Amino acid sequence: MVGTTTARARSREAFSVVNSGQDLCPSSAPASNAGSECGGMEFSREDVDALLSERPKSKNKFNYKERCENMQEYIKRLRLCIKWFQELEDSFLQEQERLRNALNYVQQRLDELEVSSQNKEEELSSIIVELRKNLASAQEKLTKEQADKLAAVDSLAKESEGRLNSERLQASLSEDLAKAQQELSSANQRISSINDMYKRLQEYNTSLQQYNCKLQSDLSTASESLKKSEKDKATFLEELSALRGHHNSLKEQFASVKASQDEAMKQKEVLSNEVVCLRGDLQQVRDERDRHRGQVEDLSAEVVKYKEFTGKSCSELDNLTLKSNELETKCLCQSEQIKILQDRLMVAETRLEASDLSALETRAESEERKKLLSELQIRLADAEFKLIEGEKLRKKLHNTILELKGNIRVFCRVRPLLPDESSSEAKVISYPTSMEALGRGIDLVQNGQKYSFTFDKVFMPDSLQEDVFVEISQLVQSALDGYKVCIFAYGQTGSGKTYTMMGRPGHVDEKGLIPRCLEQIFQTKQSLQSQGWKYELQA
Ligand SMILES: Nc1ncnc2c1ncn2[C@@H]1O[C@H](COP(=O)(O)OP(=O)(O)OP(=O)(O)O)[C@@H](O)[C@H]1O
Repeated sequence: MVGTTTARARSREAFSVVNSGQDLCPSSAPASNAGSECGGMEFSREDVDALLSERPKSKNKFNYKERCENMQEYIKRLRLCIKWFQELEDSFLQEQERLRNALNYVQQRLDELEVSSQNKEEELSSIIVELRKNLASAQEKLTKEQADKLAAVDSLAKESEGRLNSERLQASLSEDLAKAQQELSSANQRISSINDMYKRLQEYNTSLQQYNCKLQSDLSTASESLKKSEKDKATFLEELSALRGHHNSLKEQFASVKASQDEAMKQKEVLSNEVVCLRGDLQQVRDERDRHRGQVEDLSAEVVKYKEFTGKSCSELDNLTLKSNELETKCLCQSEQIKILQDRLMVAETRLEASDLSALETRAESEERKKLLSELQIRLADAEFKLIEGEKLRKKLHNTILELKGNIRVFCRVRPLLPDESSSEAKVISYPTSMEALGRGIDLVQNGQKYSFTFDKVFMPDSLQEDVFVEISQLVQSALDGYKVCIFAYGQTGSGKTYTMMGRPGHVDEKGLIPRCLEQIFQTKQSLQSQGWKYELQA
């Protein structure tokens, strides 16, 4: 067994002690051999080899006693060595056992550790994988963060700018805040006023609802007034046609007056021309008379001359006298003619004045007629305007009423029982008499179960074709006013569709809706033609 260097040094020291024949049980024995029979001594290999190769030395070869003692000493030491070795071996065995146990324990621990290390390794590898993933994600994050950082740096720069701006903004905002607070207070005031308004609106709403109820009641009165206005319209139209007739007669009168005026004017012109001619004649006669007077004067002067100068004969004088007399008679004649002409002129002038007066009168009359005509034209235009406005209002009212009644309206007509139908069938149908269903409701009974239906109007079996048409004619009027209207009949076989739409052939009183509608259309077409309306019909 080879010991450690420190053990060897110690055993050498112990052996030297043994060899030096001192105390064989040194105090410095190994702990393992403490309390052993060899007294805690330790032997190294060299010690054992030295012990084995030791040869007992005796000064006297034949001193057996000494040799025997030496041998005993030697054997003692050998025994001690052997014991030490045995103890050592035991201790080594124990140590080995202990070490083996420890080794096993360590091995176990090692296995455990290995398993745990494997587990740990697996864990670690998974952790590493995870970490790698984390690393990758972290790297990604890092790159992102770097990008973010860059962006953050940019944004920081922007932020600093923004901060400056925001500071400025804050200043303006504080101003705005003050303004907003003011506005808030004013808004609060407005809200309170709006609340007041809301209350008022609610009140208004209730009043509107009341008004709506009133309007509905008014609607019925309006429909009555509409009928009345339609009657008025008819009378108005009559009046208008009478006015038109009057207007035409006035026109004719005006034309005849104008013609007579033209004639008078022509007469006046003729008379004035005559007067001018007469005046010219008169002037001529006057000129002639003046000329003749001059001649008479000349002749009388000549007679005087002749009388004075007596150179001429009496016959010549007589001739001259005769001439003078002739001339005088001529002059007289002409003066008479002048008188006559003057009288005629006077008459013509009086006639001219009279014709002037009559012309003035006819002019004044024609002016009056013109005024009357223009007044009538204005009244006619006004009446036509009123008529158009009335027509528009009527259309509006009519169609508003129809809209209020409903754009889609369903009427139900129950025909009377036919001779071959049993009277028990009539008991199936009854008509409710409650306020809201009166004239609109119908109750049917089947297997003791009552089924109630409500329509816009229910026509009972005794209703006439005329009654149905009264409802339909409003829709025809609507179509004539330019609205699109569709009327159709729907019902089971034998329920009375053909009867309602076409009527009974050969019975004028029972003509159906289609002929009645056509009559209404053609009548309206004709009556509105005078108002300038033109209808084109296509089938
Ligand atoms: N209101 C009424 N008053 C009197 N007789 C009526 C009335 N309604 C329908 N009738 C009569 O009932 C019968 C059947 O009516 P109608 O032919 O109009 O029915 P319909 O619904 O047109 O039938 P289908 O779908 O087979 O053509 C006819 O003889 C008709 O004269």
